Amino acid sequence: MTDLTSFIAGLPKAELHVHHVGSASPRIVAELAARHQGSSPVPADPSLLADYFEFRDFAHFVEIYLSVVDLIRDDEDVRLLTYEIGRELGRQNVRYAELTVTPYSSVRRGIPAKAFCEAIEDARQSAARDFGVQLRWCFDIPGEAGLAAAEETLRIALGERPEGLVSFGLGGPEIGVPRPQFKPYFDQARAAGLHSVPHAGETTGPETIWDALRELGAERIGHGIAAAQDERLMAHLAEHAIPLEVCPTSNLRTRAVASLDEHPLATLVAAGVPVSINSDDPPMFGTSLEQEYAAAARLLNLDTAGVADLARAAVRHSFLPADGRTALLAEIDAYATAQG
Ligand SMILES: O=c1[nH]cnc2c1ncn2[C@@H]1O[C@H](CO)[C@@H](O)[C@H]1O
Repeated sequence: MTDLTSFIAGLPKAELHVHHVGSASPRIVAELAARHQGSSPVPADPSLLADYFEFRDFAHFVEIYLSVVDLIRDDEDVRLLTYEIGRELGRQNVRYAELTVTPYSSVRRGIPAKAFCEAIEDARQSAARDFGVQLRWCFDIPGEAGLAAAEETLRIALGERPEGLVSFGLGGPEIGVPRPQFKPYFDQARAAGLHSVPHAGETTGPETIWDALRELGAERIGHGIAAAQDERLMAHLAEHAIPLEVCPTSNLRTRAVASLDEHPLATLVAAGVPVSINSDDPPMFGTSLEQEYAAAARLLNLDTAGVADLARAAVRHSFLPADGRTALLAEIDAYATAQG
């Protein structure tokens, strides 16, 4: 019987909650920082990034996150970043990933929407060809930028409509950023066939998740860990099969939870809430999807069969068409059987 770490490494996986800029590797971040001759607070020495990616609280995390966004100045940076993310996902045997991309933040920094979308699409096709990784996009509104960002994100999503775009989200801080104001934008995105996947219940309580469900038509919830504080909400999520995209180490590193042992993942699973396991911003949190699977296995006391079920859940919660899901589920079954 293979040990859990190597089982997870070889297991075909899907990732549903992982951010574009948040996935920039230390090498790429340092390379981009070096291009800007010290005009950025971001260290150009990869070995200094671990200290730079220490967050006092969520607001500080967003501040650091945006300092990395500032490094992405043109569509070549976007192409490089996205292709290298595909390489890293392929290295971890991630076959399919829905990457959360924030076009507003780059367009506002001078990259034309058309060039931005062409760059991510080029990289998506190259990653499929070179690494066997299927990438899809969630375009999210950076919540701290408010309705102007919502307007622009919707305009880009519907105006450019890159082939890989499958969903529409809302990221950034929740405190001071009530969800209901974004209803008109989510209504239009959903009417255009995009799936609704806002963040909610990461840094605020269950009421933000209720808002995301009732006002934004959420089909999945980014994080959603605050649901564990509301039995009725957990029962609702279980009954209506509304999955949470859980990112354990992210919640620890942004101080959303005090320690991994206090993470509510086990409470959510015990209540029958559908969950997938994700890395969110892996290099910034010093983690990887593989390490998140290992953390979930520890929190849920899973063996290899249980870990294979985590991968199956992510596929089932994904926006892959039925044939794509069937194929990936079959790959997982074949792998789990072979490792028996
Ligand atoms: O864990 C997270 N929660 C919320 N937003 C996040 C997270 N990780 C990355 N972002 C990103 O932070 C930016 C804020 O402008 C957004 O681009 C959002 O996608």
